[in-house]
Amino acid sequence: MMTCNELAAPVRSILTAARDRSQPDGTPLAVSPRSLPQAIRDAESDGRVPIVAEIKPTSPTTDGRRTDDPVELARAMIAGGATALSVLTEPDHFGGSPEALERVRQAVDVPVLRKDFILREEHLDVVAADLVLVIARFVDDLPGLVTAARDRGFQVLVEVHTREELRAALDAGARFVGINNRDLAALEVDLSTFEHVVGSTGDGGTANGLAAADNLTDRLADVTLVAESGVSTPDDVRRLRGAGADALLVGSAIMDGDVEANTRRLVEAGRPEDGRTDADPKARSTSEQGVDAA
Ligand SMILES: O=P(O)(O)OC[C@@H](O)[C@@H](O)c1c[nH]c2ccccc12
Repeated sequence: MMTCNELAAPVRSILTAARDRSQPDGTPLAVSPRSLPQAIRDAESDGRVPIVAEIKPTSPTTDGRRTDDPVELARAMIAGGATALSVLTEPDHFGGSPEALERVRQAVDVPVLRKDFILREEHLDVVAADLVLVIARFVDDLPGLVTAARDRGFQVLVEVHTREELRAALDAGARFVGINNRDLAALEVDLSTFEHVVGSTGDGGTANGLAAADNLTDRLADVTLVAESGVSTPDDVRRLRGAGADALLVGSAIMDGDVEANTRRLVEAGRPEDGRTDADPKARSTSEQGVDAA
């Protein structure tokens, strides 16, 4: 885990607030999750790039705040072809709420990710969701928290930013890994983070020397990989799909302007009408589909 003074000031403030937020002292939740891998396969089978669209009213790196009803935003994202949704539940820095997630999850039938700063087991019991985010860098006992979340029925998306954190996530048994292109120390985005962390050169998923040496890339074979942050154009989508992303999590570029049109533009980035197709429709997803069909 990083020490606090290596983090950007807003992130330190978010973590302090998360530690102090009052938690329910009721019984652990039991959730029946909607499957993200199934939703991804459904999207791919009808030619949609799997996009996880994020309802993020504001953030430390965003100007202004969107005050629309989250359910209206969710419906627009679904109309634009989103495969799954992510809903911020952090109130103080992102304008989110557990109630917003609850209402959105009732209104749609795709998987919904709870985006928050979950540090301890009791933080899991605030609201039911299909997936829950756990940020490797902030958690002391990652295997313990991943197990606690999975025991409640959640699919657990473990967020990482480095290969070291990726190793910790895999060692903790993560089946869903989010690679955050945003550095929480500087709050800067660099899309090559994804390529570096998964050991892809970005030209079709070739393992580099480092990856071959530590065997990490092989361990990703049955992990669902989500590229997070900084995706704004169809070219970004194609680049990250080519590097092996099963899905892309997009917030700002969808929330800024016409949500439905913004979503559709990214969802359709793999279409031949664009004059191109995905650089590498992953060997892995093809074989997964083959297994499922068999
Ligand atoms: O708005 P962007 O750049 O598309 O990023 C979305 C998402 O990845 C980002 O909101 C995020 C990634 N990890 C987080 C952890 C907590 C809160 C928010 C986040």
